[in-house]
Amino acid sequence: MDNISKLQEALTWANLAVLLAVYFASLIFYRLFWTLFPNSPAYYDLVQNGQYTFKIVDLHKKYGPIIRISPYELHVIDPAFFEKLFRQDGRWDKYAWVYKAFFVEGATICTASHELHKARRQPLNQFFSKTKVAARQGIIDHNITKFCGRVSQFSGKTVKVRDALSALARDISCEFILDKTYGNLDQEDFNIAITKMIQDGAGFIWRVSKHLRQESEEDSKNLLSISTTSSPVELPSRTIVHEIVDSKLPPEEKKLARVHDDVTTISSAGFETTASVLRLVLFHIYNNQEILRQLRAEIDTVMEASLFNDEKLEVKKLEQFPYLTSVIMEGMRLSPAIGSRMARIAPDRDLFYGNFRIPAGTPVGMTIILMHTDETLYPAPLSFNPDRWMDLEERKKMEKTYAPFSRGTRMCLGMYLAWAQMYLIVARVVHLFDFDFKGIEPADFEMVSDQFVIGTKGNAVLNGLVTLRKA
Ligand code: HEM
Repeated sequence: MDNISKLQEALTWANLAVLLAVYFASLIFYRLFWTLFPNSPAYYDLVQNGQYTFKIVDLHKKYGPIIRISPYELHVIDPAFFEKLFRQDGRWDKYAWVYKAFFVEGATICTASHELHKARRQPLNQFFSKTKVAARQGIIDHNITKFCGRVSQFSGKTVKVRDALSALARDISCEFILDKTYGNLDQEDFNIAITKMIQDGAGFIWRVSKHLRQESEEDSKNLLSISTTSSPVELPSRTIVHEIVDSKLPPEEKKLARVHDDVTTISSAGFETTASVLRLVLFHIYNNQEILRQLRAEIDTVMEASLFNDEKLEVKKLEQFPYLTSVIMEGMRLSPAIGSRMARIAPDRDLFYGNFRIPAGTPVGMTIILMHTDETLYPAPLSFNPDRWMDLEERKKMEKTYAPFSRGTRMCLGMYLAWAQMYLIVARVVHLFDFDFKGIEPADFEMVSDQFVIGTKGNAVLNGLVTLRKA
């Protein structure tokens, strides 16, 4: 019997069924268990709770600046590659596998395709522009006033600054985006459940909590119906829902489910991102009397003028203070919101890293926090040192590889809103209050796990004795 006849004989339906059964059983085993075996990415991420980022660092030490970190994905640790990967020109997809895990496929932030993302983002750009943020600074101002009022009530006692700052960031974000406050600052415990849900809940910052989805679904529905039926005269302040409805996006992009995905993700992207930078910055300011002194020397005059002469405290005025700017930049260097690698895909062309050719369609990622704590760029990288930003020439050089808001087509949409909050909040808090953060250490703010956001040793707790500043 020749080989072909033997093969034909073996290819019975029964044999094929057995082969298929074995194939699917192995696949199920592989998907469920093999990936959890020690040394697999899922093992470090799931069993060891967000340790893969550190394993990637070890792998780079062993194998060089470009490595394969899964069967499908590459990682680069060389800062010089950053500006080649995070760009405005060219087509850049996101790695769909990562963002599908958030279960908000209609959200701009989770849109993998370059073209669809561009179409979805276009109507939102203007809403978050620097000019629009400046025009609506009142929203930030009156929420800070409320925050300061609440913190003053604790004078002489311990206040939970983590909780209060989270509530402030949430109230500003929701009011700016939906023209509605959810009153987190009014709540006795600053609605800490939401902060915890975002921090602990599977570690996903942009995993939108059920709470926010439910509350905002009704609002999205109302806004959608108002913006499609009312005359412009009757419209309340514009919200992102109005921007989407009035855009050139096709009708299916304006359906409630899609719009609501954007409402929830965009507002929640502004919660713990901004709050965690502010916590780190305020801790370091009050932990180092020299930083506090220099900051106050710089801002006190303008703060007095705004308090007593009714001069509006504008962000553009605060931006001119070099030390205040350096303090905020240093805060964002150490807390650039995301602790995970961010992969980009060039769908239509090969990329090159030195002599390595990266085939079109390959997800290749970099991790901003690793770049921001690279000791070849920042000596003593884990120490909070605003002075490293004070020399403008040096700053310019460092800005090439400084990217707390990422870069390129997927750069943070809320960047100007975040900057404005940070300037105004730091200036007002430092001018009004003294804090004693006894028992809290700089190491409490260091990254110890990748929770998509930065998981810190101290879990962002920032309890401190607050007093009103003596004149
Ligand atoms: C200090 C505060 C903030 C930091 C450090 C930060 C950082 C980032 C980073 C690194 C990304 C890129 C994420 C990725 O590639 O997947 C991003 C995207 C984004 N951020 Fe922020 N963010 C901050 C505040 C905000 C605020 C206040 C908002 C809005 C209220 C916001 C809304 C967004 C949105 C919508 C995206 C997705 C943009 C897109 O895919 O087109 N962020 N942010």
